[in-house]
Amino acid sequence: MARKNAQDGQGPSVSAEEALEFHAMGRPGKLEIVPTKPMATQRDLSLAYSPGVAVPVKAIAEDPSRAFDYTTRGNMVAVISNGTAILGLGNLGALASKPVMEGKSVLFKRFADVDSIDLEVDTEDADEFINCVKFLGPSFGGINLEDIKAPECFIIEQRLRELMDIPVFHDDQHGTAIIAAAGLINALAITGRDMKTTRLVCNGAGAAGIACIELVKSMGFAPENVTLCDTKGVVYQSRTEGMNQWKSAHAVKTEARTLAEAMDGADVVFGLSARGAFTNAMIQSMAKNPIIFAMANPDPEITPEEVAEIRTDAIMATGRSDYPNQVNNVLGFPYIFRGALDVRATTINDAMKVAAAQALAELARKDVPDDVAAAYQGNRPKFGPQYIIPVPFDPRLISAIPIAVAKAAMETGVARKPILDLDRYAQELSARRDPIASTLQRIYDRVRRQPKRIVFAEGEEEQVMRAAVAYVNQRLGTAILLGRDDIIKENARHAGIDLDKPGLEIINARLSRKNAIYADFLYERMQRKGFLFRDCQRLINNDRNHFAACMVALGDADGIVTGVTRNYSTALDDVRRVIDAKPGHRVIGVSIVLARGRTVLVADTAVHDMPNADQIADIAEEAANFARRMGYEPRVAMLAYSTFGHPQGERSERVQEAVRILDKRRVDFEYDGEMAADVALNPRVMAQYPFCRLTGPANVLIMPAFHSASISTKMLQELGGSTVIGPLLVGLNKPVQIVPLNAKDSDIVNMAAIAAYSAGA
Ligand SMILES: NC(=O)C1=CN([C@@H]2O[C@H](COP(=O)(O)OP(=O)(O)OC[C@H]3O[C@@H](n4cnc5c(N)ncnc54)[C@H](OP(=O)(O)O)[C@@H]3O)[C@@H](O)[C@H]2O)C=CC1
Ligand SMILES: CC(=O)C(=O)O
Ligand SMILES: [Mg+2]
Repeated sequence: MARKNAQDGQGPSVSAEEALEFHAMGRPGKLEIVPTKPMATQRDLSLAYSPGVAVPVKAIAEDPSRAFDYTTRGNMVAVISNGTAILGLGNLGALASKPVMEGKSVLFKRFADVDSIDLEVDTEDADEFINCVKFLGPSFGGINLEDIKAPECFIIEQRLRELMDIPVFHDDQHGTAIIAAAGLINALAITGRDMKTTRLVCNGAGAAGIACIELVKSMGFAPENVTLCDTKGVVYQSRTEGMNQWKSAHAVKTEARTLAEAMDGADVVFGLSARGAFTNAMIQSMAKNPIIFAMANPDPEITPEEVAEIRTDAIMATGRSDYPNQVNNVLGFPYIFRGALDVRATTINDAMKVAAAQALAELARKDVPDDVAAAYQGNRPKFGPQYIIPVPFDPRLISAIPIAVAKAAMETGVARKPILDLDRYAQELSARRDPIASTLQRIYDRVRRQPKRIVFAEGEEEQVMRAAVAYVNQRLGTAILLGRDDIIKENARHAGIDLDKPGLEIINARLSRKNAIYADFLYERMQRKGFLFRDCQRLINNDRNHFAACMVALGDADGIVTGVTRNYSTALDDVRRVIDAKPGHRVIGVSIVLARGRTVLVADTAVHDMPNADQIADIAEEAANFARRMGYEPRVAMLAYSTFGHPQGERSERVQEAVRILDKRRVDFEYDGEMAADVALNPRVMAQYPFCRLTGPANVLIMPAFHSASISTKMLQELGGSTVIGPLLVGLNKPVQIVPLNAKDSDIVNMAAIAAYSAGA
């Protein structure tokens, strides 16, 4: 859906304040370097460093290709800029470009598991820049040049391609051209146009503009049908002002002198220039069913809303993620380098670029399967004007694009290490996907379609206010901050948080008109549990968890997030006075653990201290259901310290009994046990038990007791570098999430989104 463009150049889903806070939180910036080998003992040191390191040194000196076996080179790309054309913001210098370059590095990792480091080179002189980069070749498997302005970028890339034996790829040129070409192929098909007769205008004759028109001409556009414009207007033959050899190569014979004149009657317009460059009149003057790619970042040449006001027949794309049809090079560079690195390509040639464009265009035409639909905000997209290109979160990209690129590299003889088994390669590629990010993305997208009212019970806390603001800014629904009005406002002012926005409410429990109703409700539930009316009234007036839980129980809000100031079990006790388990369900805690690119759910991490066999079986059922709701097909391992009866012990017997109970219940998911954690998670160890009923490594781990659940997840988080989300409360009749004490704002907003998600349709 089209969204309103924000005044300040930020997208509507994030404020300037949030963007700064995001970059500053924790360790400043977006990257860190993590060793891949242990460095714990004298032996490790001897192997990793002197004397052991001398052995790979000599091996590489003898045969340079061994560097791919013994160093990071084969999976490492440098993102290099001098900051002369940062997005569409212009020449702001090398240092200012660093957030963008770090961002590109992170996207390499996130989308294609390519390790990447940003390098900002502080010179505008092309020779100096080339001289600096050319010596860096041995460190990297590829060089991604970024945000270097034209025309220097053409000289720089050309020279470095000649000088280096690894792929050198200026993303703003070729990445953009590839994605724009993919979108264009599909837009032409939808509007029934033939490339040979289609008239295209490209506004912006820089890195991106020139590369785009070169690619569309190589695909079949007639040169006389392609008009290039820049700040001086049309690039026509014999023009002298503001020209260079790259523009001259595309100068056309025409009477048109201005962009407005060029766009009159045009079929397609590419905007690779700057914010607001297209006027309503220009768009109005285009041909029927115009194709408008306004790709300037962060703000397009014209917004989809503006176009929608004047034309209903346009196919519209922008470079932004908050509109349909995001034509952005993020769809290309991670996957193109993935494919190139995997065959150790010496270069990224035209065949590889065209293969990537075609693979992208084809992907958008394919039916979207169930497990992918979630990446599309739950609206299963259908090939058409609102969907000409996949979204960056489409999980099929990681297998579809690198394969196409790798194949093209092999066919054109630039692959130093051809891939023999492409099916296996496809599986390896899918395994590189970071599953948790997709899970959270799916949750956020679903909530965005069905926004919910969430009570942030500890509304006076700074990180809770920030989370509430983020919740609203991300269009997840209404955020209610519980607390004293004056204190919330004072704390917000002090912390520089702007709470004045639609969708953010403050409720002071003590002054609420609902107090009497909530106190009656609580008294009704607690009168036979030793509570006087006065006690209930006090809890409603003074305790925000009780008040918040009543709001949700009585339909005044959809979910709660709490826990920042109170320990978990106390917060849970507060809430349980008001909210019961779902009929027929057991309340449990499930933690989502992301470790080394795989996701496992661990239960019960919050509620049952020492469950009996029946309770363990219930926990397994709840956790398996939860796994399905999160989009995983559960393979449940019932964990113990023993495996299938050895060694014997009372604690393992309870787990064995739980397995027998599940057998009797004839549950519809895979489970087995009792087994130790390594059997559950490591296929080689599991293979020693050929009768084990799990068809693969477990993705749901049922712990024999709370202490083992809690200890293992916390150890994974602290020592194993795993990301742990939760424990999430599962099985309550209303959505409640309790965050750990002192949780960060990002954790709180994730939990709020999960509460909203559980609130369902
Ligand atoms: N969606 C995406 O994936 C991508 C989008 N882009 C966007 O494309 C734009 C250009 O980037 P890039 O090519 O790297 O930058 P360059 O600096 O290399 O080129 C900029 C070009 O735009 C022209 N230009 C600037 N402002 C205007 C204007 N108001 N009207 C007409 N022409 C104008 C300049 O004209 P002149 O030559 O006269 O100075 C120049 O030709 C940026 O906004 C960037 O964000 C870039 C890469 C990827
Ligand atoms: C997306 C991108 O690379 C740019 O706007 O420069
Ligand atoms: Mg760029």
